[in-house]
Amino acid sequence: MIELAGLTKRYGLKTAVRELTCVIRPGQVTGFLGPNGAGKSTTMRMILGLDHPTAGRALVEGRPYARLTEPLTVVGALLEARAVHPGRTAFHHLLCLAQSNGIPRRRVGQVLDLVGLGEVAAKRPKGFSLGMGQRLGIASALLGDPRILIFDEPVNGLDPEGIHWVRNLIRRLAAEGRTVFVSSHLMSEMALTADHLIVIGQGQLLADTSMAGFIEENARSYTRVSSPDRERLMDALNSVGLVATPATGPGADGALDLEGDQTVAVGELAAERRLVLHELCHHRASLEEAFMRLTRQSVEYQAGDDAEGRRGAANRQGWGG
Ligand SMILES: Nc1ncnc2c1ncn2[C@@H]1O[C@H](COP(=O)(O)OP(=O)(O)OP(=O)(O)O)[C@@H](O)[C@H]1O
Repeated sequence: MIELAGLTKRYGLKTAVRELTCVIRPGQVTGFLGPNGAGKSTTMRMILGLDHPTAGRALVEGRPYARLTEPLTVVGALLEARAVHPGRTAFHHLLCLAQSNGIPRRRVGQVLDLVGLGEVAAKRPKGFSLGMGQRLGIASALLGDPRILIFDEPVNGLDPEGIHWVRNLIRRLAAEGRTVFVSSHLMSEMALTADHLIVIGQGQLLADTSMAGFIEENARSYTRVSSPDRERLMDALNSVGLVATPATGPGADGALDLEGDQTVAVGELAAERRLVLHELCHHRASLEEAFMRLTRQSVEYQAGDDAEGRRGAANRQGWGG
């Protein structure tokens, strides 16, 4: 378990993390989301004792990181720019880490095989691709078989096979009962990986909720239906109190939209009234839509064109703007 209580970090006048209080629980994957500069890396660095909080505290398994005698056996971490000694081979890099944490030598070979780097164990990481470097970082995190794992952008630079592998690994680590805390800007990937979300914006907590709850609260889902006999469909929907509005945006093509999932009600009504339907589908709100909506106010760096596009999309979704 990771506990953050009133965690705050100021760099001069800039408050990077502001009174962050939350618990990251074992047995599930907790995603850590926030726009660029929101304070995710700073928070992770404070959990790992690499930065000192200005106020508040971060505890891992009930203790500050600095009080752990063999930290790699409690917390394993992959941070964005991990330093690797240029003169050491992958094997020796891991062996040095192992020896400083009372981890047996045989574990080094095990984790290299686990991450798929067994064949390049004798090579120096400076020649590694971005993806191989990420795998070596993950091997370091797993070295001490820790109860807590922290991954900052773990799929950065990985190819589709590598992304798939990391996703399965992360899910498996959580299923084993470990605490897994992972940040990523790839919303589609996060949607497939995380059970729970902690979202921050400008250093402050914006949401601490389940993945499903987050999407439900922050994005709209709707049912789209179209028929060659649009007027009769509209009348039929109105007659049973189903509110439909003309669909807008690309691909709308004379279709009607209803709030939420009404596919069963609309399908049964169409069958009963002998109405031909050309389309009937439930559009599930995506994590990306929910995230953009929630964090719109707290984006630190926003490109002009994109912001316009996003406002347009928000208007089309009836979010205002
Ligand atoms: N050493 C530092 N000195 C001054 N300001 C810093 C320092 N480290 C981070 N910051 C600032 O603190 C804020 C939070 O940065 P942080 O890197 O934690 O955000 P992040 O959410 O990880 O961003 P990204 O998604 O871009 O990696 C930013 O405004 C950043 O410029």
